[in-house]
Amino acid sequence: MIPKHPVSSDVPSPPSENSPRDRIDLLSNPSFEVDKPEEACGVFAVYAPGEDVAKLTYFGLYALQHRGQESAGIATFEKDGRVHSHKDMGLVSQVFNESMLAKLTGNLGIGHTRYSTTGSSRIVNAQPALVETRLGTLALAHNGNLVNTAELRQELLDRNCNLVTTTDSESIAIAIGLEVDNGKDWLEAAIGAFQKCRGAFSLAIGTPAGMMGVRDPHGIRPLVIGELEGNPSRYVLASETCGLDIIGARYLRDVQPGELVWITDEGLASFQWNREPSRKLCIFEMIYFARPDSVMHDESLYSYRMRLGRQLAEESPADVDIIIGVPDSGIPAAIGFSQATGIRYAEGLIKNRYVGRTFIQPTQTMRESGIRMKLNPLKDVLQGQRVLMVDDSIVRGTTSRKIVQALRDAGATEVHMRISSPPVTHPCFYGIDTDNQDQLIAATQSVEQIEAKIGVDSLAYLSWEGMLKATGEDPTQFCSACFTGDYPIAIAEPLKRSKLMLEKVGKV
Ligand SMILES: O=P(O)(O)OC[C@H]1O[C@H](OP(=O)(O)OP(=O)(O)O)[C@H](O)[C@@H]1O
Ligand SMILES: NC(=O)CC[C@H](N)C(=O)O
Repeated sequence: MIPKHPVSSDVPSPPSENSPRDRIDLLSNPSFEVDKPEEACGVFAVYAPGEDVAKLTYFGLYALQHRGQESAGIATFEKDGRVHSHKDMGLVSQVFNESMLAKLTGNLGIGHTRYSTTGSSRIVNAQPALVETRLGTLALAHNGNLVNTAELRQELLDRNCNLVTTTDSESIAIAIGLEVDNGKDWLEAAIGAFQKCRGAFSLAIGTPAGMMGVRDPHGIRPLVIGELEGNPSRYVLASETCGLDIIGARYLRDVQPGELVWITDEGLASFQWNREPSRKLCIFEMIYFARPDSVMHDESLYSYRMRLGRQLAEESPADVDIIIGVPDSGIPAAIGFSQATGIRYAEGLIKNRYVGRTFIQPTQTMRESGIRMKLNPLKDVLQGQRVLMVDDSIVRGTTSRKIVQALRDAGATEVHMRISSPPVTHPCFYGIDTDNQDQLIAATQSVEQIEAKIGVDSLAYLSWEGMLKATGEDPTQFCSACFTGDYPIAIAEPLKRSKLMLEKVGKV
């Protein structure tokens, strides 16, 4: 067996000292002074001989920036199998520039924006993960999270594989490489490796022979296929359709749960690598993570979120003067609420577009008043008004508490809050690094207690039934573990213990 080493990139990246956070690895229980909202990684890939694949990948990642802001990377493949790659800590626009992109030549590009879930936020863990095999280099970009990383890593270590990162994603790449080195071709090797992976994985994989798009049997994280406009058989893979729009690619379809698509010069071939798929798309993708201009189930998430707001208004109206949304993701639901009630929608909070989602607040005072760096209330809109504020979710409750105080300081006479999803009571293990359960305010507090804690005159969440009605899809088609604790993929004991209050909750 050939020992696995990461490919040395021919566009060298110096180690970065300013990682957004220094997270302790796997199964640890760290506490950060970082405002780190929930995100999920972004993957993008393009197979387009004759096109500038690095630029296309760059723009695709640009559209997927909201999914991960810790590091970014691109690997490109030449026809002869040579690979160029560059990855670093930071936003896509910080990691790449024109001259850097010009060096990333080839027919095929694989890109990633990272929000770490397994493995700390350090450059060594940035993706795509690169592995050398008997058949050449493999580049893998992963959105999701394995729940059997510890076992998989141990198995690979027992087989003398050289693990150089602490991510679950590298283990998938190395497991494929191991199968290749044992004599299999790319497809057999990948399918063999996926049998060993449990958890969420939407993958874009580059090889010298072609490109793969893959989803786990539950399809927990999204992955779509597009075609370059006017250039059929030039295929694109992206976490969301907004990644296709930005480069003028046409949406073809989703990669299905348990499916592998293999894209080569011959076109696109589909393989159902798992025979018992059971669709469980993360419902929080639709409620919050994905961009509102992305399309899922044939409509924009903007329209879907407005419908959540209308349903919320039906369930929990309030006697107020104006309705405001918490930028950005609370706004469509606030507009829906306003449409359903006829109460005027107004912009009461202005967001500083240049403050990223992942944001280290440098001093205690700034942390305390941190919300002002991101959201500033409009005094003349709020003064003397009874305000109803709509947001998509409350996770820890810190954002809401600070915003409510800011609205009162700006002259609001009453502040009511409505949330366009049910209470988040359980952490995610499938690609969103939600806090431990005891940090989730709704896991330990009643609605009345939360109301008092965040200081609103009234608080109501969208009911579970209301969410399903607005979603209009079979509830069994979604993973909604963050609301119910019903995890569709069993979680290993140590992982459970790391995040769940098992004794108190007893649901899993
Ligand atoms: O209860 P908390 O733990 O404070 O977090 C919840 C807040 O975080 C998210 O917004 P985010 O800051 O990601 O902004 P966005 O809507 O622009 O994505 C979400 O929309 C809530 O406003
Ligand atoms: N948020 C994600 O999808 C993360 C992918 C992978 N588990 C990592 O930590 O790099």
